Amino acid sequence: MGDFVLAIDQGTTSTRAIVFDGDYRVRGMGQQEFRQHFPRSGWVEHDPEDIWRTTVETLRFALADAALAISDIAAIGITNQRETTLIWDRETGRPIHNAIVWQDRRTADLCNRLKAEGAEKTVTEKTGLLLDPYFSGTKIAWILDHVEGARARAEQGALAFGTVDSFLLWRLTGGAVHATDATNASRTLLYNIAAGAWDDELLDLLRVPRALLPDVRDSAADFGLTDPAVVGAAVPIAGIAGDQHAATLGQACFEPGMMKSTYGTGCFALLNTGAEMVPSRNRLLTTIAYQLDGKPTYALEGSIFVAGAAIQWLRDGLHLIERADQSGPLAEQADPHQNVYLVPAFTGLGAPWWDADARAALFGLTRATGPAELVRAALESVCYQTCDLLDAMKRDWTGGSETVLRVDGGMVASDWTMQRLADLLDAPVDRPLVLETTALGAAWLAARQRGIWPDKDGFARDWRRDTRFKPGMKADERATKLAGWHDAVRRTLTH
Ligand SMILES: Nc1ncnc2c1ncn2[C@@H]1O[C@H](COP(=O)(O)OP(=O)(O)O)[C@@H](O)[C@H]1O
Ligand SMILES: O=P(O)(O)OC[C@H](O)CO
Repeated sequence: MGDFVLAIDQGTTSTRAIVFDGDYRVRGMGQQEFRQHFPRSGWVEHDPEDIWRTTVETLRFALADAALAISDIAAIGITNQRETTLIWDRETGRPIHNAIVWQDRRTADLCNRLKAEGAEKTVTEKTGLLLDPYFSGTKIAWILDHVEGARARAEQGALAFGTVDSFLLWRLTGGAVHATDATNASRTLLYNIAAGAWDDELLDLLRVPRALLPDVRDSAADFGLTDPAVVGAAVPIAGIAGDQHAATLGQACFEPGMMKSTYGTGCFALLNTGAEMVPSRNRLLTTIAYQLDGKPTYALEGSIFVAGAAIQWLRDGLHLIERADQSGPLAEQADPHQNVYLVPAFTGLGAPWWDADARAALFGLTRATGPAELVRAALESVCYQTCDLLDAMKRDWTGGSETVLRVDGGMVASDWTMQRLADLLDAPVDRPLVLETTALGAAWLAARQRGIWPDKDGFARDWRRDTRFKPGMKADERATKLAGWHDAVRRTLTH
């Protein structure tokens, strides 16, 4: 075995596998998009076999790209789209329903009913989350209630629940291991993040039988060996974390006060709050950033559903651009005297507003408004939403320290957007050299567990910045722009 580490990054729209060498360099990569299923308005599903097929294929592509064999891989780390829910038959390994994706809103009524019964306080105190369809718990209940015979079979122990990490682990180990890590467990609505255990009161509330649940381990742990019949060799799987948590690790945000924000389809900002579990008074989430050596490190999280998706809308919906990378140069040409705002509530608004019924709106249009102003409004909407998250974080967490935001994800390729982000935040924005931070975080967990890569301090020292975007906007201009944004949001909210 060499000291190469393989990370599987199973995301919402594509699956990636990346081979890293001992210097954290990407030596090979495979990526495949897969089909999104929208059976009804507000429903989003994935075929579990697509998730599995693209995982195995991208793993092979990454090895071929690196000119390596599976036996050269010392450890595997898994990172995944979070909350997406699968239930499968323990005997056959076959899922009993399509995966219900995190974006799916079908359990909104159940969440509203539970809220009306006053359940949200207990749920938030124990899980750090909100009663929103985003999380796994109500999706599990939905499958058990809608697939014939599922509830009885779940109670008999014949079925297994897992987020995507668990499902992949089960398949990669040939059905030998049913486990997850604390970060993924912390997104289910069933896991008590203070006690570090599945919670009977929550299981009763959501009517989920305990026999369904995986074993919860540290993020860096022994998760078993791959089945040679599946991937060609027995390789240790030694790290698992939800993708936003893995990005926090890949960005080496180990100290309280450090934060990262990932700009893909959506945007997810995590602020490390250390051993302290900080409850949010501003509708952020409290979550487990990562768990090492039996000790959870907590984070405050702000989740925004639309970031890069707004750029996709400019491209595919409005045809204002042909490629995402044309957006920054076009925004640069926008008329500075026009105050056009886009509130991108295409699927409602996430943190800190949590308004599922709000829909997107444009404000400030005049006859002079053209593509450049609309594109600028879309890019700026991502920055404004980040400002709202960071503002909520500052009010929730008084741990002090100067704000520096480490950024990653597809959108950070846009220099214009990153500069505007620094200007509107009035804080430096750091873009790292290795942009594959999510995969790097998963690889680090596995490599640390196997003693191949350095522990936290050494890894943090090795983190390299590519560019620092320094704030340069005048205070009164920033205040005026932010006031215009908040006015636009107020006019968009439904409650
Ligand atoms: N140069 C760019 N400027 C603005 N947006 C970009 C640019 N490059 C990519 N994007 C956006 O980034 C997103 C892709 O990021 P990625 O991290 O691959 O997303 P995900 O993992 O959620 O699929 C797309 O929504 C795309 O519109
Ligand atoms: O797969 P991504 O990158 O869109 O991330 C999805 C998040 O984990 C959902 O909570």
